[in-house]
Amino acid sequence: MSATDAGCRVYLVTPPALDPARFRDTLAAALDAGDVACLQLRLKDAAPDDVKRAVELLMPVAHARDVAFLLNDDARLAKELGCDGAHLGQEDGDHAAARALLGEATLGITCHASRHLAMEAGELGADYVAFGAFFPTATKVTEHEAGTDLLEWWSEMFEIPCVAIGGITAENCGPLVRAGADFLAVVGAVWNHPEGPAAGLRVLNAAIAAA
Ligand SMILES: Cc1ncc(COP(=O)(O)OP(=O)(O)O)c(N)n1
Ligand SMILES: Cc1ncsc1CCOP(=O)(O)O
Ligand SMILES: [Mg+2]
Repeated sequence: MSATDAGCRVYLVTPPALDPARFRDTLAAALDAGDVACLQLRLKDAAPDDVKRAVELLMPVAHARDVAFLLNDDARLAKELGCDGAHLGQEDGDHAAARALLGEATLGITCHASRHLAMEAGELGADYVAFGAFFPTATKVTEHEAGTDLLEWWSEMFEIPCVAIGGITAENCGPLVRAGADFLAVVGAVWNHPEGPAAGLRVLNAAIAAA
């Protein structure tokens, strides 16, 4: 999951619900359509055995395409299953313990729209900080609204990459890229694109390149 030398890149998050055996081909076709730095498996409320099966089926698809594979919410399971890292929210356990457990693996932390949370995450060794939501989203109920000033401030002050999330599309992403986002994390822009995920990724890549 390399960031700044390649400019802003796509951070793809899985759809909220999926059947891994069926989704495998959908994922492969989407990843083959363009540039993705990282895939986050985000299956809220799935049982650990179901998450495990999804990791076993989907991580090889990502790795075959040089895409890092992160697990949402659970650093211990990420470590146990050999994922490239974990994404943790503010309610997802002890971040310092997760940092120690993950070792060299990637740790990303949700910081909502808070400079304070982002500096805390940076101090404890997060590999990236995530800000959002930048736009209204149908994927998750959100309580925080982030603005481009946060991305400008963070990228001027710190080397640690920042991720923008929340309602991001090809049409609205330009200001985020220009403000310094290292990654744009998306669900709907790819999986719900009217012309399909491959088209969704292609137009998002093109919009980032044009920003
Ligand atoms: C890249 C990225 N940023 C933020 C989130 C949100 O994480 P969290 O606040 O823990 O909420 P849930 O995803 O667990 O609903 C994320 N998953 N990925
Ligand atoms: C997981 C998450 N955290 C903040 S907004 C969001 C959902 C992002 O999905 P979309 O790209 O469809 O708005
Ligand atoms: Mg979480």
